[in-house]
Amino acid sequence: MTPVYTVAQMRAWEDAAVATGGSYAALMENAGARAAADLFSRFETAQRLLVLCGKGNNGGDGLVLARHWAEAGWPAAVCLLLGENLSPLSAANLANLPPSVQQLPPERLPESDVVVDAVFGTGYSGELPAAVAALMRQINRQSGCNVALDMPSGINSDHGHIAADSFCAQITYAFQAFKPAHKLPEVQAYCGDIVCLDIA
Ligand SMILES: NC(=O)C1=CN([C@@H]2O[C@H](COP(=O)(O)OP(=O)(O)OC[C@H]3O[C@@H](n4cnc5c(N)ncnc54)[C@H](O)[C@@H]3O)[C@@H](O)[C@H]2O)[C@@H](O)CC1
Ligand SMILES: [K+]
Repeated sequence: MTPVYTVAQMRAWEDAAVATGGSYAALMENAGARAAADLFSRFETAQRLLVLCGKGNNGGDGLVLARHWAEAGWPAAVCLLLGENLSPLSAANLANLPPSVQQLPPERLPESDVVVDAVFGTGYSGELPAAVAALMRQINRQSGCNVALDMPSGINSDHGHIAADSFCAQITYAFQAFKPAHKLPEVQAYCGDIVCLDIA
């Protein structure tokens, strides 16, 4: 059975995976690559991807996903919603993006078939910054396929507080384990299908 891990338990699992020969970079690679692979299996033709990234490692997962999308020859764009001061692992994945991936400012986002929310994951708590909330409000009204990595941005992974204008997904990829919030019916309404991906 898929386990349910709090944020602290998830960090302990990651640390143990690294202590036994893994690396944080490999965990991030697996998260983004396996989310991309699941998405590829859902579509028969190329889809236009937009990845919204924050500054933390959730954004790094999104950058890995964008790289795999572009390497498959499908169009991909990324937007660094909270600036370019990224976590070291995310910065490495930004530097690794192929030139075909467009990097766009939030005020110039293209029409897309699939929008991936990689703004906040397990490191999030509180309320959404006003600019993020405004963008989520706009995206939640659009008709494309909305995908959240680990947790829809705006939702606290441990206790499930739902901030105003939280991202509303059709698919949420939970990494390695469900988080307590995934089990709450009011949060499930924001997650859509919750698919747990092994990232070891
Ligand atoms: N740690 C690891 O090795 C791995 C982490 N993974 C991914 O990393 C995520 C966790 O990454 P992080 O711990 O970097 O956290 P996040 O990427 O969820 O976000 C952390 C950032 O958001 C900021 N923040 C939090 N609440 C905020 C608020 N209300 N308003 C504005 N800023 C806010 C924090 O100050 C921090 O800069 C997971 O959900 C998962 O997607 C995966 O890549 C697998 C490996
Ligand atoms: K997210």
